[in-house]
Amino acid sequence: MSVRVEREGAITLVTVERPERLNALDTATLRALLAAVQELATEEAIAVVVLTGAGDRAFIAGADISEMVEKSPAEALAFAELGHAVCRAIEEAPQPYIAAVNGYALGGGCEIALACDIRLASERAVFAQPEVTLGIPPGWGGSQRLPRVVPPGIARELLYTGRRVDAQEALRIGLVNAVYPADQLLERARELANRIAANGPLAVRLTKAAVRFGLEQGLEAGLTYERQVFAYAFTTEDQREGMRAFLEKRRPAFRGR
Ligand SMILES: C/C=C/C(=O)SCCNC(=O)CCNC(=O)[C@H](O)C(C)(C)COP(=O)(O)OP(=O)(O)OC[C@H]1O[C@@H](n2cnc3c(N)ncnc32)[C@H](O)[C@@H]1OP(=O)(O)O
Repeated sequence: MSVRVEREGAITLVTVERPERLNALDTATLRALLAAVQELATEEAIAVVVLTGAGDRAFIAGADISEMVEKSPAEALAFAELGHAVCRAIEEAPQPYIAAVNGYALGGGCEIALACDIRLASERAVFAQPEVTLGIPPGWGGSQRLPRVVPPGIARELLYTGRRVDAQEALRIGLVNAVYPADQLLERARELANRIAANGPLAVRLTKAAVRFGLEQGLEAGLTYERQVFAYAFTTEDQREGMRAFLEKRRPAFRGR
């Protein structure tokens, strides 16, 4: 099995599992990852997804170079489309995704992490977009998402040089939210996931959708969207429960409706 899905109550751990190739993504693994993300998107009980790589060396060491080397342009296009579909499915998933980056996140691995809502790194994490060193530009969204996550000048430097960034530099440039010792990474990712999952699940989903909508469509459209989801929330039981719980000085019992 190249992608493992473990449901842990309201959070789910998805592990890319191809350790003999440092979790590099071939077509079969990409398809398995896409299927997992699409399946989880239909599950209302899942509030947050944590995505990581098997073993202690890599998150995902990129697309599988041994598969790519002999591709025709048409096959390369199909491979880029598949990678884009995975990243878009993560980005458009109703639940927030937390990337727990436990080693190499190179090329396509960095691009998958960039599609996640939040990135946490172990002290061993290494990020890069080394495509240009292989004679290709990024193909799974790195040229678009990296400059939207880190300052554009930094993104350009990293994209044009393929230079590696260690965990501390990743933290400094805003590529990751936090850095933890490797043996604490998953525990910390679960803590963050549980903290998100304790909130109104519909409210978190609406917030994710609003953030993405505004970042993609611009401020005015984003504000319009925000007004609509804000008003929509007042049709839900969670809104009444959250506010009554505050007024009654108790913890809310959200039901996701
Ligand atoms: C659209 C998307 C495009 C892309 O993603 S382009 C690809 C971007 N990624 C890369 O360029 C990274 C390629 N890998 C490396 O540079 C190195 O690996 C590492 C720095 C990550 C680790 O180096 P070390 O510690 O010396 O390990 P090792 O012996 O190179 O790797 C263990 C096994 O894993 C295979 N492997 C690693 N990354 C990939 C990959 N991206 N595609 C295919 N295989 C990969 C190796 O070949 C090897 O296998 P074996 O033991 O049979 O020689």
